[in-house]
Amino acid sequence: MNKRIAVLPGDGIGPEVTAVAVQVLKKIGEVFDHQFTFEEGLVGAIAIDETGNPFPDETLQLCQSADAILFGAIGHPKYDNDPTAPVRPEQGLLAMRKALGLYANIRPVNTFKALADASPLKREIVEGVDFVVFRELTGGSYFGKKGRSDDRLSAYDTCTYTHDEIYRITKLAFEAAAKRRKKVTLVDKANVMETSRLWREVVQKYAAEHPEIELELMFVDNAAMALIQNPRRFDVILTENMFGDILTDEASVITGSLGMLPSASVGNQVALYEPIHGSYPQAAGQNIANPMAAVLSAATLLETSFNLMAEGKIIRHAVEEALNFGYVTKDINPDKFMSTTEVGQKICDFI
Ligand SMILES: NC(=O)C1=CN([C@@H]2O[C@H](COP(=O)(O)OP(=O)(O)OC[C@H]3O[C@@H](n4cnc5c(N)ncnc54)[C@H](O)[C@@H]3O)[C@@H](O)[C@H]2O)C=CC1
Ligand SMILES: CC(C)CC(=O)C(=O)O
Ligand SMILES: [Mg+2]
Repeated sequence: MNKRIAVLPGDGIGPEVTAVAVQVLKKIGEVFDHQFTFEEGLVGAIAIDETGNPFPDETLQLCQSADAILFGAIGHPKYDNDPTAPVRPEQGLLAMRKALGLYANIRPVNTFKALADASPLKREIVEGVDFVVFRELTGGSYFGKKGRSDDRLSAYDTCTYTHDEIYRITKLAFEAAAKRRKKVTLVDKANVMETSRLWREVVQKYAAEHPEIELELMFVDNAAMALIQNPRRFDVILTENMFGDILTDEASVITGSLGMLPSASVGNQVALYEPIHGSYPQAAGQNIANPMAAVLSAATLLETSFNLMAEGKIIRHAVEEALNFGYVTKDINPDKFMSTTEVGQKICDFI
């Protein structure tokens, strides 16, 4: 198979974890005789440094012409610590999601057997957890009108959703539930927010037409608690952009580390695969970041964009073997750990 993969390493640990994911994809290419070509593009703080634009046109063109996109992470403390900076790395990420129409971010949360004791939660809570979050990715308060008053002493972020934005991700979530345990939990704040009430209307109507899927409605504050108290109760969680962002970082605690959670950002055209974590600037350049979320994102890329199911499965198996043998980074085992590149090499050896 011949495929072109756009690689956007980004900032902080992005380049380190993405390099491991590319190494793994190259290994798969060798073993299965696929011709994967990799072309790098700029996004985030590094793109601002080099071009003044956090999502340059060349990167957009590269993404649009690729068969799939592998993304690392963006973000830099020089912007995090300066709320007045007019151009920010995160604007590049949001612009990329919008321009590529990536309206659904799919974040699976599963526990690996070898990591049942890596979570601060009790083993009996985390064992057997298997749910997936469908996070809306191009609407809500991250994309609504925002600004400041003339005296700059008040600020606003508008949360807007349309029927169609809700409907298209609802359809994806219900289709996924049909292949799983047939339950969708809509997480919202419909007791307070008008946008959430629109979500309930659209999703309840859809559910009425799909009675084979059980629909559960849950307020986000309750969901934040239930995720930690009894995560096995969830199958498919459907939610808006910001709630999905926050709840999935929380959910990563179930698996043992934020460095374990991959994701797929999909829409109508090219799809993008990304770990759910950020650029973890404290670890940048130290070769200590967990590359597994990026590697599992690469596995999802092969399965979802190229229908290479066996290849994806082999990567997942290799990650599991690395975990079983204790070939892990510091976030998983602070007493006995390997570097990012060593873990990457072990995964390739298992492949
Ligand atoms: N998709 C993206 O590109 C995202 C970018 N960001 C940006 O990243 C920067 C840092 O944000 P934070 O809030 O600190 O979030 P973060 O996700 O970068 O890191 C939070 C904590 O999670 C752990 N962690 C994250 N990734 C890890 C990995 N691969 N291996 C081991 N441990 C890992 C570390 O303990 C870290 O302190 C900011 O500039 C933020 O805007 C944040 C989230 C997503
Ligand atoms: C940095 C944000 C714009 C996004 C984020 O936290 C995420 O997508 O997980
Ligand atoms: Mg996030």
